[in-house]
Amino acid sequence: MAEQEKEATLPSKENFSEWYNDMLQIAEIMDVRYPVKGSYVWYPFGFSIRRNVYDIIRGLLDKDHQETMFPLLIPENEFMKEAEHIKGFEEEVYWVLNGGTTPLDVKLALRPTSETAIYPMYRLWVRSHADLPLKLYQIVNTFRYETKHTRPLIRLREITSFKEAHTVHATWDEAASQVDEAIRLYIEFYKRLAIPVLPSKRPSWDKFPGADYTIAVDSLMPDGKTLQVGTAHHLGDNFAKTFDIKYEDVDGEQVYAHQTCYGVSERCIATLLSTHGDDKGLVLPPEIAPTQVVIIPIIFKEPEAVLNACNDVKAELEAAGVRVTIDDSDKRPGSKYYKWEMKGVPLRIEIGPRDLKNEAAMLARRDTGEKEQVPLASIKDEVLSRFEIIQAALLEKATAELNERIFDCSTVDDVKEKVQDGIALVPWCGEEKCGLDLDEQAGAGILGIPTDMDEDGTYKCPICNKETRTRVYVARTY
Ligand SMILES: Nc1ncnc2c1ncn2[C@@H]1O[C@H](COS(=O)(=O)NC(=O)[C@@H](N)CS)[C@@H](O)[C@H]1O
Ligand SMILES: [Zn+2]
Repeated sequence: MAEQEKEATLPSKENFSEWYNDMLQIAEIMDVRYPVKGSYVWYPFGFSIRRNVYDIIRGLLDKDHQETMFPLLIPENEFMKEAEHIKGFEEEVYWVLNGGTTPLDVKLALRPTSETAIYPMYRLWVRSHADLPLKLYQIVNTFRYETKHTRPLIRLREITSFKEAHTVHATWDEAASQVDEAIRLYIEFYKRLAIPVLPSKRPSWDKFPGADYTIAVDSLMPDGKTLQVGTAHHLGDNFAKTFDIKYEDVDGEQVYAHQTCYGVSERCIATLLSTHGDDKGLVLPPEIAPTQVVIIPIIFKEPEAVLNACNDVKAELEAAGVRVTIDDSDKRPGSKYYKWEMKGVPLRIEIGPRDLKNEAAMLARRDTGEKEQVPLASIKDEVLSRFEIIQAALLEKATAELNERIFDCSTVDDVKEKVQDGIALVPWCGEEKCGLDLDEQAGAGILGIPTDMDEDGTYKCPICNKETRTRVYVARTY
């Protein structure tokens, strides 16, 4: 990529929206200049972060799922089969009408999500209870004609990194357990990105079209708005009845299957970069950093000896599986620090003549800026142990920031004030009308009922004053 002529500086992260847009370009994550609204281009550096992040979720899914790939194009007759599902997507689905100059006899939908591509095949594949549970996933691009404000990594018309899992089970309860398993997997996935997420059961008016219920995980973005970064849906036997997915049970009866589906998109990258980044640019957890260590030779005399030492350290770290580079360009050290800090490299090693004399090197952490001299003899262990320290520190910091921005609220005015800064925990009687009134009066909607919180109090719904034992997360959302 063309080196930045002059060192572009980021605005303060206080001005999150501007920081986010500039970060994507300066840190070479996404080029937003592609001439189709809602479609963006991965720079290779951004794409290497995506590869490392998706390797983690593949590793978690591959324990008991299999990866595959279904066609992008869905014939109209299949897409239009599940009424509620269409209702949910009819304003968002893209259609292909022609092949070359020939009008197609059957319109083809670009998958907005793949239930209607996959389930006609599941009907052919699922015959007996011995075929269950069936757990497949794919990581593909999907297309949604979003009419709300599009945003790179956050709200796309072409979702480039849509991981969707689709499972088939013998009973409703087994599918319900799979939904819980999916949420546990997402919480673990985000923990590996050092991102704390809040699991909650979406209110009925906000569940996935065609689902019995939806559980989502939300993260908190620096501007106090939440981002839905994963969802898991219990589909009941709704789609099985529509697509005739049945299995022969042990008694030889034909039984409709029960299903789930659960997905994440490149929003996982959006929350990763936004949560940990700072005014100098990216701060990457070591496990997903394309470059984990950059070695900067400090050369003003004895260049040979310094460069030899740098190459020795690089070789030792590479042998330990560390992704390491030496920046021996002729730039001045300051502009090297700027570049690699912008790219979020977790650790910087500085080696100069004085270090050689002390048989030591300077180690600088990107997340805290802390610098420490360490003996060259133990540099590998010093680096590896700091990876774990950095990972824990990033998660601890993000978790503390989240927890201090969840506010117990009992009145609408309270909610209105607190959602400017984060998430309100609000009593709710369960009536949809109260939920929608709250949204209107407080300018923030019900995210859902926390699934990891034991409630033992009684409260009053702030709208109708009815007694209730339920509290919900309320927040401004992307
Ligand atoms: N326009 C979009 N841009 C980026 N990510 C999106 C967009 N729409 C949805 N997502 C992400 O994709 C996840 C799954 O999408 S979904 O509609 O909730 N669920 C499904 O499509 C189900 N078939 C499970 S894969 C959402 O939780 C959200 O994180
Ligand atoms: Zn109420």
